[in-house]
Amino acid sequence: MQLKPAELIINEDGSIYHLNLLPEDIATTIITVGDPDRVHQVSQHFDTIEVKKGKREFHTHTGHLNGKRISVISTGIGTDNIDIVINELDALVNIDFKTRTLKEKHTSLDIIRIGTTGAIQPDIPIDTFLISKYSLGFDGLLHFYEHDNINYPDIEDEFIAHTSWNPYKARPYVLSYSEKLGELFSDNRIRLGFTATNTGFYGPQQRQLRITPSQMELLEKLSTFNFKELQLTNLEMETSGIYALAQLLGHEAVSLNCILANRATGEFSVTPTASVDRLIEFCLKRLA
Ligand SMILES: O=P(O)(O)O[C@H]1O[C@H](CO)[C@@H](O)[C@H]1O
Ligand SMILES: O=c1cc[nH]c(=O)[nH]1
Repeated sequence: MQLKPAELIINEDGSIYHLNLLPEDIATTIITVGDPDRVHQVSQHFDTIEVKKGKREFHTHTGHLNGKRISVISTGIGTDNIDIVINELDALVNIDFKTRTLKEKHTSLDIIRIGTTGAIQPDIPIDTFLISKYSLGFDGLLHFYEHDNINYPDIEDEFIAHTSWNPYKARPYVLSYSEKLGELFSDNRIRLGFTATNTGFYGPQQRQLRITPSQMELLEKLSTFNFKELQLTNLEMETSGIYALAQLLGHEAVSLNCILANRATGEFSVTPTASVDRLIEFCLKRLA
């Protein structure tokens, strides 16, 4: 079946609509970062850079490090952007742009998020790293796709009861990381966590500047949730969407987080750039 021009949108130069990339522009190992400035922060470690392209908040550098081809791409903030980025990356490897048909041979990508986060447990130190073994999505993105049994309804049900979850919000969904990538980055200095992915930075993460979030006690409910010893550890804004689309499309994904804030103690890192740098270096050492 041929994909219609309004379904698979290809720019005049043959690149995919938002990412502005050609199929040959990306590696099968992809690092995603939220901040477009972090793309250079990663690629400055590469030995060579062959592709530098961008459009909107989506900037990509592809290059080689110790013989391994790696792409780093900025997603901007939020799971709505993740829907675009992961679908378009998948299209670049699994759809034939000339015939507009799905390729018979599936290519699986390794997708690694290097992001920042706020811890919600007081014992998680600022400037340390955390790997999201599980994610809890408040964004609802998974519900827009057909899927069977990739999530954990028992954890979701207990979370909904524990927090008296407002039924006007999307049903939270729980997913897990790729075991393969989890093992690659496993390190006894890095905590494995259960990451909540939020639909905003202020009200959705119970931050009050001038307007009051509707359920201020939610932060405390999140930190006291406990499912068979599984506790929520941190808040950010992309991981559940990445895990959802990666699993639906047959890719491997893991989210690496640098703890910049601790919401329980009220602290924020005084060396955020250096701490993210250390996470980038750790990630690249394991990859290449
Ligand atoms: O530092 P990044 O990767 O953008 O990640 C975190 O920081 C942003 C909010 O400041 C959100 O995107 C959140 O997920
Ligand atoms: O508290 C934080 C810090 C980084 N990113 C978030 O989404 N929340």
